[in-house]
Amino acid sequence: MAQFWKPGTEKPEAQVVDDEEGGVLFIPGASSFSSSSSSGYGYASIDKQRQRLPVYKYRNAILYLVETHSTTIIVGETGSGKTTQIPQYLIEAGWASGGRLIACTQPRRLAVQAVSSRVAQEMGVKLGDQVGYTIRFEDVTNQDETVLKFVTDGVLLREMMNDPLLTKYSVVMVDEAHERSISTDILLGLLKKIQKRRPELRLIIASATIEAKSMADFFRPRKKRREPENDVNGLKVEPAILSVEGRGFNVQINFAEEPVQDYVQAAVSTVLLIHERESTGDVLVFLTGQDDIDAAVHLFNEEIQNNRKHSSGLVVLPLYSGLPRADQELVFSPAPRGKRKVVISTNIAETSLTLEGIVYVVDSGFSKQRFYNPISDIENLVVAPISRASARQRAGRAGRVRPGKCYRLYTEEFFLNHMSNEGIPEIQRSNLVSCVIQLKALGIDNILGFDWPASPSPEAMIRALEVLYSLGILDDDAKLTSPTGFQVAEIPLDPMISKMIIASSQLGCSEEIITIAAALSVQSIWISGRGIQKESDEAKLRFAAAEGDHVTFLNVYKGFHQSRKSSQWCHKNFVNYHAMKKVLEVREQLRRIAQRIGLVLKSCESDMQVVKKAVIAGFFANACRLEPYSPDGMYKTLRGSEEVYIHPSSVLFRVNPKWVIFNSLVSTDRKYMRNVMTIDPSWLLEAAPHFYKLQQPNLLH
Ligand SMILES: Nc1ncnc2c1ncn2[C@@H]1O[C@H](COP(=O)(O)OP(=O)(O)OP(=O)(O)O)[C@@H](O)[C@H]1O
Repeated sequence: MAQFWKPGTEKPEAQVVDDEEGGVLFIPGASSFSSSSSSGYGYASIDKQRQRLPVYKYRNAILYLVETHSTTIIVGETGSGKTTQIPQYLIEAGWASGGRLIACTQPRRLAVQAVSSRVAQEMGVKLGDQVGYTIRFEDVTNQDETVLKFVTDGVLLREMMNDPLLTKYSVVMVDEAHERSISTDILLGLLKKIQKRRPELRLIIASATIEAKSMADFFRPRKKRREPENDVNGLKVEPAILSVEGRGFNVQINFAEEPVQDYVQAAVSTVLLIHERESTGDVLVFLTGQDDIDAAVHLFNEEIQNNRKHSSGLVVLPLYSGLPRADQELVFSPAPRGKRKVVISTNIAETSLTLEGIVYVVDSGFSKQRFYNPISDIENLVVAPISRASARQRAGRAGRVRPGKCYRLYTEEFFLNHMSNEGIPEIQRSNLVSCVIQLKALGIDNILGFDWPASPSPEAMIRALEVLYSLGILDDDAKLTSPTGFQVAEIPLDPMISKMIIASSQLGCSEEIITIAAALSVQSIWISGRGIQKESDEAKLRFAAAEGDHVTFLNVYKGFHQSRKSSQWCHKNFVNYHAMKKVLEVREQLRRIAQRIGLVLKSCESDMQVVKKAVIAGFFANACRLEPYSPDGMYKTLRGSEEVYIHPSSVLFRVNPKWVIFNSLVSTDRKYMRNVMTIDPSWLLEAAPHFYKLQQPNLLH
């Protein structure tokens, strides 16, 4: 590997920010990214393992700060023990006594499940009793017993709909705050609001890489004139910052010597080299999405078939959010004896996860990120370089239970000069319809005046208000409509999908639309990849519907059911079995929610007109028209006149009907529409008269 890899030269980075204004406890300590702890590794009792973690030395300091400050910001290297230890210290110090609860939020569902089960194990309790978790569609807590709850940020926001001041909680720890997901930012803004009414609520903001000073600025109350001091009942409202020095084990960083042309191929080759030359230990590979991961799995399978010498002993497992639970959990089980596990993941495994056997990390340096343009009202999913903060999180998945190595498929020069320090907060690069509806449901009417950690653009806000108004979710006073607006807020999905489901109840096709909504929740139901494109395209034709991808999903779902959910059937038809199992899971959950909010569950049998009308009821804003005489099938969006093309994965690729709507766009060399359906343009006026008539009166002619 020496000819390809160059060890990193990254210098120690100072982590802690002093505060000139005073009032902030500053515990010095800078640590190099690859600094190693002196602790050895091997099997130790859980108590010993806990005491070896860097955060243990700070136990008393943390408890003192939480006792005396409303908000404590804790910065500590990956693996230092923030997530698993701090909540336990809080319980030990009595923060969960007297019927009070502690919440710890995570941006990702998988992390919530994994860390809660680790903490339950460390505490020697059953998951779901004293320690539990809640994620969308799943609650593993016990009303009488649970004192520590791990939740996604989104779930805590939903809890606020019923308990706006979070009165049950004594402490809320917002973990991995550096990720700055939309939900984290909304949560931070709301927690700051709650603290004004409930100063006794303690907040802990934790991360490995957070800009502690700017976070402290956000939580620092603005001083009023003639107010001698900000403290409330002896509690300091000035945020405290604490830096936890040290990390678990050494992670040696290696950079590519030359830029790589094809990161999927390079990732596979690197894993094979690790397998050939490095000692035992599992490998975690970071790619961008299901398509890349499928392609890498395919390359590994080819390798295993053609070149057994290099690949024998490898067990390759994909990991992405569209996988069913049981398949995701496989990555936590140890590799069979004598085998090396290779987990190929999206950034779902980037933060908070400890996969015990992982010794090597291979980082492509890219992830799929949303970018929204409020002028054209287009949100693209773009493969873009990750930030340095993300790169460190990825490397931090090694070195958790023993020393590790990280292979970055990019040069050190690229890391230092072309990657941003932190990513742009999601709120500043996303379509805000979901965010607006969440705030409205929480009774925040003045959204433009909301105190954000990073303000979204006013244009994006206005666009979101416009779309929600045209969907009939907001009324003339920008309040949620009844019942539609309130029902949409109850469904934890993109409001356009939720609106489609509500419309289907009125149109008598909710069974079909719920299947479509579930299929849209996975990245792709098809198996694709290098070398199998022709076969997979031919297989798709067996199900292809003239109406487009949505009705095609229904055909596949029917076939899958008739096959009695057979994996062989999926294999034969190039349908992704994991994705279909996930569709079944989500479908059941959506049916339950639909029933709870009073929707009628009904099938329209073979009447696809109503199915199309329901889809349009949600997605009318994404309508496009084929450009006359366009040789390469260029469409223009009705709003914004953006140039877009049908994605090659669509059954309408090369069919190019005159009028279509789509669910999402992805950008590569061009902007491609994914999940495309033919429409009759007059239905647009029917579904959203004010939206189209007022904006472009001659549009449909
Ligand atoms: N499931 C597990 N199995 C074995 N060890 C674990 C497990 N979970 C955590 N640990 C140990 O506890 C350490 C601390 O994990 P924790 O998640 O609390 O760290 P952290 O500071 O929150 O890091 P990060 O920000 O990367 O999530 C890990 O490095 C590992 O040594």
